[in-house]
Amino acid sequence: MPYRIAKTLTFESGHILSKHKGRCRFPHGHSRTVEVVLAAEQLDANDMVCDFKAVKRSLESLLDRWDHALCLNTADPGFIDLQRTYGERVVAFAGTDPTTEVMARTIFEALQQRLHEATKESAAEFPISPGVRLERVRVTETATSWAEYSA
Ligand SMILES: Nc1nc2c(c(=O)[nH]1)N=C([C@H](O)[C@H](O)COP(=O)(O)OP(=O)(O)OP(=O)(O)O)CN2
Repeated sequence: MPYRIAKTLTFESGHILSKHKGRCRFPHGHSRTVEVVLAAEQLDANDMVCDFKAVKRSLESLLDRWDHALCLNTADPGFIDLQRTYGERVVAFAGTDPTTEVMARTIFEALQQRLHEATKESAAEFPISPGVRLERVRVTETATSWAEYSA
């Protein structure tokens, strides 16, 4: 596909990697950047793959759910207590550590679903054509590390 666009959003979140042998098994946080890339064979009626605003709006509710939240494996020994204490600010990852790879895949799957729904909204302020494809999602962990999930 010859046309590609990228949109970047940021959020702050904590996580615990329960399987990690080093310090990452303790609670810690990251200022994360999420970059998503969409592609299209041809441009829409506005001469765009789709409006950057459409991408941002499609991602906002998921990232708002993760912002200033603690991402946890449901198998973590502290999961039940932390969820009881912090409620919705604990984000459950069912039986898997919330590594950057898992977060990238989770965002990819949620955004792909959301884009699919958006293509059916004919009166949308920022429409998304059915031919638009989500190519990849990159999530940063630190200034020196990131993970990517692609179609
Ligand atoms: N493949 C992955 N490896 C690691 C992950 C991950 O999600 N996927 N996560 C961590 C930790 O959460 C850690 O906070 C980040 O690790 P790292 O990049 O090694 O962080 P440092 O600040 O220690 O990096 P240096 O460049 O060594 O200073 C671990 N691994």
